[in-house]
Amino acid sequence: MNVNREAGEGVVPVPIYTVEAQGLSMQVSPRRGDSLTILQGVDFQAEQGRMTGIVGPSGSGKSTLLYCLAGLEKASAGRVSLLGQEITGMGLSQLTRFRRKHLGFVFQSYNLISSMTVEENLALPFTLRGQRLPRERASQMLDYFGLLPQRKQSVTQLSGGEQQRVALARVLLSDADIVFADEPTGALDQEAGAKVIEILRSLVAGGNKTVVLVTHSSQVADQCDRVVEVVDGRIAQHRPQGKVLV
Ligand SMILES: Nc1ncnc2c1ncn2[C@@H]1O[C@H](COP(=O)(O)OP(=O)(O)OP(=O)(O)O)[C@@H](O)[C@H]1O
Repeated sequence: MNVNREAGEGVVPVPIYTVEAQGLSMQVSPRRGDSLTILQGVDFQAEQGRMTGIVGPSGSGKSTLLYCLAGLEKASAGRVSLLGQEITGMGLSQLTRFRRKHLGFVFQSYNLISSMTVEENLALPFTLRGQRLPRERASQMLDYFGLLPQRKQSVTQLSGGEQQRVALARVLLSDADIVFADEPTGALDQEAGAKVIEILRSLVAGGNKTVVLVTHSSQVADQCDRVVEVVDGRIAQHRPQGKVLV
């Protein structure tokens, strides 16, 4: 959130939209001659310093929307801009570089490399950028997440909640500007899920980061600053604070 100081008008907050999409559509052909429309003309915005939730019935297109916004899937039509840069026109290598530099992902499947240790998984975003893992910050992060004793263990030896915390620690450590999360609490018990949301909330509280997440959980939606509902591939409604309709 920026502030605009105009004479006589006091301080007017100006939202910075770090995620913007216009007219996103997605058609796939599951079988030859068949066409399935997953998204239809979706306009979407997410603001810096805010956590935006995407909710809706199963199969409504939430994950597809998230993947298109994150540049992991290419929409059939429409435009996506992240941090003011249009990613829809980027070539694959430019998009990959952009993703590595600016984006973080937290998926239900944890997105960890199972053949690697906890520490090696943390180092991955740095290795991909040609950098070294900042060891002291990594240790502090692992300590914060209660994972220091497991740092040399393979991630396959950890519980679901611990793996999700490794994925979160990696995103926080990599200092991503925008974090996309698909059902980040889906596989966790209530306590572990609450901790994950607390961490994502603390991330946006600094004001510079943006979180966009997909969730089925009304408790998680209530923790979002804004909630967007997707029904049958279209935006059905936007709700600030998960409560009031606009
Ligand atoms: N590549 C694909 N080919 C065929 N069908 C697909 C493809 N991707 C998604 N779908 C279908 O599109 C619909 C929307 O999928 P999506 O995963 O975006 O929904 P969702 O709202 O996230 O669902 P859920 O809440 O159950 O995870 C589903 O019916 C899914 O089976």
